Formats: sequence, C-alpha cells, structure tokens
Amino acid sequence: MTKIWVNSGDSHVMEPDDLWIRALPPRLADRAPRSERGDKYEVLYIDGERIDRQLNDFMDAMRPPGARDLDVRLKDLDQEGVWGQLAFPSMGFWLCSITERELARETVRAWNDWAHSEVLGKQKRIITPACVSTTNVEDAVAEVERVAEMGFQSVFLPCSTRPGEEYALDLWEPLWTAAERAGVVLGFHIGTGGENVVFRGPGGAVVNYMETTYPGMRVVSHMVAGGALDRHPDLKILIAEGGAGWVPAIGDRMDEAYRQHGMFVRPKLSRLPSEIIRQQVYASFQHDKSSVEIVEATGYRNVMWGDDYPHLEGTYGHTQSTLHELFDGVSDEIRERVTRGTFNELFRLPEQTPQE
Ligand SMILES: CC(C)(COP(=O)(O)O)[C@@H](O)C(=O)NCCC(=O)NCCSC(=O)[C@]1(C)CCC[C@@]2(C)[C@@H]3[C@@H]4C[C@@H]5C[C@]3(C[C@]5(C)O4)[C@H](O)C[C@@H]21
Ligand SMILES: [Mn+2]
Repeated sequence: MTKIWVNSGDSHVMEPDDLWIRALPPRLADRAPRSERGDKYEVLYIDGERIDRQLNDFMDAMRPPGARDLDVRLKDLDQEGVWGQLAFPSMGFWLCSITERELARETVRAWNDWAHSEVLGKQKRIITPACVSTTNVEDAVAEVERVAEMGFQSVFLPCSTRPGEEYALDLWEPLWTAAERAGVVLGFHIGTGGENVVFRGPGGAVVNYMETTYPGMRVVSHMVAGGALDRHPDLKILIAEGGAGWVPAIGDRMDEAYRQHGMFVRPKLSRLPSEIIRQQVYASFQHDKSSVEIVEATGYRNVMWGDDYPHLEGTYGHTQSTLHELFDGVSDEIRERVTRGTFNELFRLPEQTPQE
C-alpha cells in the first residue's frame, strides 16, 4: 500500500501537569486548570470550579507513545505518514472557562510561552495555535499581537460562548481586526466553551458527540451573518474536528435565509453567505467520507484532513488505512488539496524532506 503523506489540521498537544505551576505565582497557579484522577473519573478543576469529568478509561484511551514526548511523537508521525500538524491545546481548552480577567490573561500567556519554547522552539513540523483570553477582548487583542510577533500562525477560540457574548456581536470586533491584521487563522475547535455532555440516556455517546458538532456550525452562521468575515475579507476561520460535509449545506441554507428573509437581514453583506464561506471558512475531519465527496460535488474546497492525534477520535494506528479508504479512487487533485493543499494554504511549514 503506497504511503499517503498528509498534513493534519487538527491534532493536540498534551501539556505537562505543572505547566502553570512552573510559570505562575501560587496565587494564580492554584486556580489554573488541573486534572485529578478519581477512582473512576478524571475530574477537572478550574479556578476552584469542578468543571468536567471524563471516564478514566476514556482518558487512558488517548495514549499513543508520543503523546507526551515530542521526539517520540515525531516518530509516530513518520510511522503514520503525517508530515506536519496544527496541534490544538488539551488542558488549554479549559482556559476559555475562566472569567476572572487577570487569571485568564496570565494563564493563556503562560500557555503560549510554553508552546513557543517547548513545541515551536524544539522542532518545525508541529505548530500550535496560541490561546487568548475570552473574557477580555482588550487582553485578547494584546495577546494576538504578541503571539503573532512570536511566530504563531493561528489562535484557538472556543466554539461555544457565554450567553451575551455570541460571536456576531460587536464586542469581538477589535479581535477580528487584530487577527486579520496579524494574519492569524482563527481555529475554533469543537467541544469547547460549553458542556460536552448535554443528554443522558439511550444513544448518549453518539447524541453528545453530535451535540458538540452543532456549535461549530453556529460559529459559521455568526461569523458570516453577523458580518465579521465580510468586514474582514482576509480573516480565515477553521472549524476543527467537526467534519466538513455540512459546510456547503449551511452555505445554501444561509443564502436562502439571506434572500427569502431579505427584508429582515441586517447587516447587509457585500457577498452572499455561501461566497464568504467558500472564501474564508475552513473545516477539518478525520474519517468522514462525505467531507471528501463534497469537494467534487459542491466545489467547496476548504476541506482539511486531521488526525486528532493523540485523541481517541483520531486515526493513530490506522491513519494509512483511513486515508486509503478516503482517497483511493479520488482524483489526485482533490486528494492533494484535502491532505496537504488546504493546510499549506493556511500555514507555513518547512518543505517536506523525502520520506520513505
Ligand atoms: C457521553 C456519555 C457521558 C453518555 O453516557 P450515557 O450513555 O448517558 O451513560 C458517555 O458516552 C461518555 O462518557 N462518553 C465519553 C466521551 C465524551 O465525553 N463525549 C462527550 C461528547 S464528545 C466530546 O465532547 C468531544 C468533542 C469528543 C470526544 C473527546 C472530547 C470529550 C475531548 C477530550 C476530553 C476533553 C474534552 C475534549 C477535549 C479534551 C481535552 O479531550 C473536547 O472538549 C470535547 C471532545
Ligand atoms: Mn481535535
């Protein structure tokens, strides 16, 4: 089986448990995200709040050899056929739950400094987004400007926001301006910013998996219909780990709304929603066949494959078989676009050296 070499638009770093303890004074470090292993559940504490619980065996299931060792990780990547990765946070995802201004500002800064020295500073194939405060836009703008100078090419934002802080609202405008000016891609990762388990009962595992996908769609509707992307045509957003088959479909739905309910539409946009989506909205998937099929079927091309390494939802251990299932029989042009072209349109990585 020929090895299909890819870049991954959705991977994760596993931060050291003492990241914030080493970086911040105890009065802040004690309130930073920390995970404790109970007898059955992994329990998360953030700023004194008990935020989330994952079954231990679920958390243990995400353990490729390189999960916590960069050198081993690069060997994992070579084995799986992954050249480069955009590696989102793991514990850093919970920073968007912090509402106290100083704690939010200092914990994201510490996360970014750690990623800059321990990931970006140690090798060139794995880049991470930077984190920003989601509780104070002024602080977020300052951090975007700081991390862009440091070489970050993307900024992570949660898909769900607190009520009254939806992304269509003007309160975020300074952040969109700063991100566009800095040329950073906004990476909205699914399953962040809100509850991940909203239903208990028959089908819960699948229902909740789907429930974390919908906020990714909501990000697109807010960023497009609210006018942010129209006002900032060079700003690009990536919805990570939510699949991509739905993106052109909501473009059609939003066009219909824009036309059929035109009398109610505000702000008016300079382009149709579907045009804005095709020019500025990107999406990643791991296994979905539909994410590949829609490229030819609809001409929506901002589709990016992701390995979600080292998470259970990813492809570690079966990346090549997954890629062959996805791309055998697909045109070279579409395969190249989805496996590397879209990634390389958004991010700069060193040229891939010939691999086995
Ligand atoms: C969902 C229940 C409780 C239903 O049980 P029942 O049938 O009623 O008895 C049960 O099936 C279960 O415990 N499943 C474990 C998986 C899970 O928590 N599913 C939630 C929805 S899926 C999800 O939230 C994703 C998007 C995908 C799975 C990994 C996920 C939880 C990751 C994992 C955990 C944590 C949260 C995180 C980033 C993180 C650092 O890695 C994302 O924010 C979010 C993400
Ligand atoms: Mn992911």
